[in-house]
Amino acid sequence: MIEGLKIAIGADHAGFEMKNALLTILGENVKDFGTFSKDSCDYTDFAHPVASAVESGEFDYGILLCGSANGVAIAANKHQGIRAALCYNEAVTEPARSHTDANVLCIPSNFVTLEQAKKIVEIFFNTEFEGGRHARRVGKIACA
Ligand SMILES: O=C(CO)[C@H](O)[C@H](O)[C@H](O)COP(=O)(O)O
Repeated sequence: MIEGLKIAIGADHAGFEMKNALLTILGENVKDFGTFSKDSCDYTDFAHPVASAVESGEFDYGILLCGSANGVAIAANKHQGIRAALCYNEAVTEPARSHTDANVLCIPSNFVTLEQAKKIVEIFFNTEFEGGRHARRVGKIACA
């Protein structure tokens, strides 16, 4: 399912190692927006470029990581057309895609294992948006 998709990924220092580990399973059409070291940094500096890359249509989906994933999700959701979902287990990830058509996956690196994160990524990219009543609701998300 990931094949053929253009994915933008980014993380702060808390998500740096998990981001790098996930890159190994994401294939070739992934652009790493950083961070590129474990040095302390600001999640906004990675969340906004990744969200912009999806917002512009240059990339199909984004993946963002920080310690809790709250910061990256809040920042990404400031962008028009971005539906960033905080996914902390497999059960909550499926409806993030099937019900809310999330286009940015936010993973809390301090609260999930790498194995859980890999499963979350797998579910996110293998779940289709169901449309129907969910499309009506997604259509009502934008407030401007
Ligand atoms: O979770 C985060 C923001 O939602 C960040 O990744 C940081 O982990 C968190 O803000 C703590 O920052 P610190 O500088 O690592 O103490």
